[in-house]
Amino acid sequence: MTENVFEELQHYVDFRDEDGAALRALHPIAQAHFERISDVFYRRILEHPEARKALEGGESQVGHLKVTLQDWMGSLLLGPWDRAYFERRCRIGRVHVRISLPQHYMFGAMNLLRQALTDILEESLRGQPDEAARLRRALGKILDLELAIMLHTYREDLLAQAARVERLATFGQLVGSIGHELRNPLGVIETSLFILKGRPAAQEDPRVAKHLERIGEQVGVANHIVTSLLDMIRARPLTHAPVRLTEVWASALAAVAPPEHVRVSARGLDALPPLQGDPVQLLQVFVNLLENAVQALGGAAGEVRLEAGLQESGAREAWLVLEDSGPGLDPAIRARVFEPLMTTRARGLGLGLALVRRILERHGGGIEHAPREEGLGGARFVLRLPLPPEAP
Ligand code: HEM
Repeated sequence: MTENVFEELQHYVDFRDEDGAALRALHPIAQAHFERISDVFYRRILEHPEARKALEGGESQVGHLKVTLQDWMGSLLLGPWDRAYFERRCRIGRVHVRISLPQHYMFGAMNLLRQALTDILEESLRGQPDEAARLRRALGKILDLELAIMLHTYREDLLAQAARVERLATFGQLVGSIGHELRNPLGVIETSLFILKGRPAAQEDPRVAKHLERIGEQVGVANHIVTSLLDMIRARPLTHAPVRLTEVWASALAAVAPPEHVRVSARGLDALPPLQGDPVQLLQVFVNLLENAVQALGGAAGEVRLEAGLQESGAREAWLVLEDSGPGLDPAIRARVFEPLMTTRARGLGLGLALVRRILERHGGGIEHAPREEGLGGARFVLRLPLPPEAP
């Protein structure tokens, strides 16, 4: 946060030295209640079916967060409310942004803290209305400031996203022209390779044959990269045909050919009715997801599990959950995992999941990363795909 913003926010809530003094006077009164307040705070979150999804780390995470919230209340009332304080608060705000916590939860959460601390001071200063009013005013200001900082970090993130979109647009143009330019030389290499493979040297000398084979493989890899890049920037028209996902999954398994130490299972796909879609692009979805899952296991023995079923209420659609027993997604990229060029691997361009999302969305479906404590414990993706209306 720049100095300007920091000062502007302070000015906006009119936070002064006497407010600091009032907050310090509130600290000894409120401190004994911090533990109870943090219990109520996280109980409320856990009771809320949507908000609780943020607490994916389960009980141990909640235990840790309760302690951090108590520290947070301590520093809220003791200050000093200087630049370092605001920088720390910004960092906390960015933690919430990073885990994609919806901004609107912040209002309710801050209100709970406001109410709890106000109740304590009213109770303790009964009979001293002026003092209670002084502390209440200061508390109101600092909590407004906290909320403003939280919202500021969301705004920062939004601006960063807009800058990324712009970068991607430039990237798209660049990739489009480089991709097309690369197709020609790759085509020439392929033709020459075909001719060389028919020459006597390729039959007589096994080393020549081996190297020609290698060149062929690498041209294939390069072509695949160019195709993925071009797919990313231009939407290939969707074909519409009846598609059975169980067949698509079988083709994906055959294409990826997971090694023996990876146990792959699928449940519920057979029972799904056919949907209308593009079989080739849907195959790409499963190939990319399966490749990612296998790579996440990093050569270790493990499991990849796919489950599917029909949505019980609401829109007529199929859901699919694909999870693996790998280490799970790096928290630092969790929120951006579907963005192009987002990868933690040394190899690969980070287009796989971006393409998956693009294809599913063009089918009217979607995908989200929704890890859970139970299950295999690694990455877990939930996919949705609409189904055609039931025949009358
Ligand atoms: C006024 C509101 C809130 C305050 C003051 C607050 C405070 C904090 C603090 C101090 C941290 C630790 C940051 C760090 O690691 O440095 C944190 C992290 C976290 N908060 Fe909040 N929080 C608030 C609202 C919420 C809400 C509403 C939720 C969930 C619905 C939530 C979920 C989390 C989670 C999951 C983390 C840990 C993220 C991670 O490390 O991966 N917070 N919060």
